[in-house]
Amino acid sequence: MATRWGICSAGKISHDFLVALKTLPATEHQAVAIAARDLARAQDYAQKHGIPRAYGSYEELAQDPDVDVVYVGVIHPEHLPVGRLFLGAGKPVLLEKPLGMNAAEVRELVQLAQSHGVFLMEAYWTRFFPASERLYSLLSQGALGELKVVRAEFGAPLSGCPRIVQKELGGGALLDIGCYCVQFTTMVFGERPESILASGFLQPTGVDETLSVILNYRGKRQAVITCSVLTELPNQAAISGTKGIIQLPSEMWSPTELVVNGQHEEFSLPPPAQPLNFPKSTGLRYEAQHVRQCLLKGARQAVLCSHPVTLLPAVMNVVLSELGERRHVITLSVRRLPTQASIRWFHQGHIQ
Ligand SMILES: NC(=O)C1=CN([C@@H]2O[C@H](COP(=O)(O)OP(=O)(O)OC[C@H]3O[C@@H](n4cnc5c(N)ncnc54)[C@H](OP(=O)(O)O)[C@@H]3O)[C@@H](O)[C@H]2O)C=CC1
Ligand SMILES: O=C(O)[C@H](O)[C@H](O)[C@H](O)CO
Repeated sequence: MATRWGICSAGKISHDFLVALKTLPATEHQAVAIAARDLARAQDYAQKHGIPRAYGSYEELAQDPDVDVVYVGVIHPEHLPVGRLFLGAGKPVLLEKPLGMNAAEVRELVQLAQSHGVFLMEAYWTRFFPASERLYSLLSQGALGELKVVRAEFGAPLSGCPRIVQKELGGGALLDIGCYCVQFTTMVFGERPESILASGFLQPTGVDETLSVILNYRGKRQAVITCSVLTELPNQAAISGTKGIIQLPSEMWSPTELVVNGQHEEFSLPPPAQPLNFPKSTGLRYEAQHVRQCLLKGARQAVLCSHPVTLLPAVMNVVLSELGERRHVITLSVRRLPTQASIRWFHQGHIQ
């Protein structure tokens, strides 16, 4: 039986998600309803994507008994209220990144999902690309020996986009794109850093524009992250270990190639049937497949799957709050970071 998707919002990423769903067998994935704040826009998307039902409010979607799972593609500050709405209605949710604006919001959503026994997953799509699967499989086999240094960067000229620069719309480099770098690092080291150094610059609107973060881990291991919404960066990532190096030579948040100790490996994406808003968005299919697998297994604990639980938002909170106040290099206390146990949980990834 097909997984019946409800789509919340008629925004840019919702369009791309719908295009990605169409690269999967219709016997497995169907978009059956879409809601937007404005009915006409929901109807327009329904018509473009062949979706049978359109709603002019998210509440109506939450009450649709024929929706198995809701994909939420609203702007960051709406993740908490919209997540509350669907989880409260008992709907499984795939919620766009970042799960919340801060650690408290993330905790609330996780607790709500757990108390209702409902599936919740952050749409950290990177984790489900075949290249990522290969990468984590190599790491877990010890292909690089002891992992020592991680580098990751994501920069793009996005300062013309209101939701990226306006504070009330959830703007800022770290929340929108730096989160991919923090996620990547967390995946590789899988434990709490011992210290964090951050330095960066703010936009006149008060959100972070360009910043670099150094995360120091026990055993003299280090991650270096750079993100910018001002300018393009090489957008690469690399993991160096005692026995070698794996590079993600481009677009590290949607990896389709790896260089494993000098050997190139390519992973192709299916072509889109309609134009996309963002490059490589047919890669959203992999997270959709993963959600279906979780739901078929009745894996309510999949709330933990690819879920930062507390580490990611805690790291980001610390960096953002310090940058906001001082705008210069600081050494941060890790007292506010989560426990080792919760990080291990996250690192195990996938279905628990
Ligand atoms: N995985 C990925 O590759 C990507 C993920 N994203 C994530 O998706 C989310 C949405 O990004 P994107 O699609 O680019 O954003 P858009 O600017 O296209 O907005 C998305 C939707 O947010 C809804 N919304 C709710 N409240 C407001 C409000 N007050 N002002 C404006 N919009 C509002 C609107 O829904 P409605 O249609 O109902 O009016 C709008 O269509 C972000 O959280 C982002 O992190 C974004 C791009 C790529
Ligand atoms: O998740 C992402 O990839 C980002 O949200 C977008 O790609 C970026 O904000 C472009 O507008």
